[in-house]
Amino acid sequence: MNITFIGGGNMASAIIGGLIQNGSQPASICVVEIDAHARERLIRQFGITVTEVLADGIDASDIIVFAIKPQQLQALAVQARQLLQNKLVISIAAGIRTHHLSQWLDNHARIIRAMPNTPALIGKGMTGLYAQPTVDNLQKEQAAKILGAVGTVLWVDEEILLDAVTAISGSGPAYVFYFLEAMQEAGVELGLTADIARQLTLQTFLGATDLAAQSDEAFNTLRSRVTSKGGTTEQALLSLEQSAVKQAFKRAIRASYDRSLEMGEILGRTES
Ligand SMILES: NC(=O)C1=CN([C@@H]2O[C@H](COP(=O)(O)OP(=O)(O)OC[C@H]3O[C@@H](n4cnc5c(N)ncnc54)[C@H](OP(=O)(O)O)[C@@H]3O)[C@@H](O)[C@H]2O)C=CC1
Ligand SMILES: O=C(O)[C@@H]1CCC=N1
Repeated sequence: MNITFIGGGNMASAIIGGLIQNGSQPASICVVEIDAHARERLIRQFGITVTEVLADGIDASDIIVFAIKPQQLQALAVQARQLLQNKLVISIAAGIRTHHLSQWLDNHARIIRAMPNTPALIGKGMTGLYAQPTVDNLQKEQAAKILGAVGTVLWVDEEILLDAVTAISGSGPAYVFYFLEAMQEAGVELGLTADIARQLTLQTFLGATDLAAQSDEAFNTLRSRVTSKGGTTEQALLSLEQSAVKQAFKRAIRASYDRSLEMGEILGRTES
């Protein structure tokens, strides 16, 4: 199964890295990339085929992954539409609806939207998938196989739910890194070295998330087991409640969701 990525930036690189780590042959992967430095990096990092010529990239595969910014998608689609024939298009662009993309591609009927995340690079990605009703089962299996090779996949049957997936797991790694940063900084402020604070922070996230993943219990039950009456955690949680951190965090996720809706509406409205 040959795959061509249009756009070889952060997310495409994470998926490509994960695919190769999972046994895909570099020769089966092609990237069309307009940026010369990015092309050099992709060749150096992965040994894959890289080109700046769209027609060559599309010719090389039956599965084409659109991995450029949502703002760049319409212009790309207009260039790609004469070249695609019946190939499967997988778009990872946040917000852009399949019916808009299909319109830009002259009513192309084989579009799957995917919302992956960057832990795909180490095979621990989480991808939400949505298929246009006109996509056949074989193509759905192909998409699930590609993204399944770099982590877990789940299908949503209403396209709007991909905006929620984007806000939770698509953007989610950035929230986790933000908390990691905050914990490390707090450790340093309390006198630990940056290295030790990093190790304590990371192992705490790894341990706590593994524990939660292996447990059937609700997250707040697990939290209550850490919280001794009259102890230290209780004070930390009280402080978080007083600062309304949970509400602030939920508002942040809502802001990501709203932006995904907004990009879909604004960018979809333009004429092709
Ligand atoms: N980063 C993430 O965690 C996630 C991103 N996504 C989605 O993935 C898509 C890509 O995001 P990301 O990887 O972060 O973006 P990047 O900007 O890192 O990568 C996009 C790359 O495509 C290049 N490019 C632009 N236009 C073309 C073109 N016509 N042909 C070939 N290459 C082109 C860009 O060059 P230049 O910079 O010169 O424009 C850039 O190198 C977005 O739509 C985003 O919504 C989805 C899930 C998670
Ligand atoms: O920030 C973004 O728009 C993309 C989509 C999800 C993660 N990165």
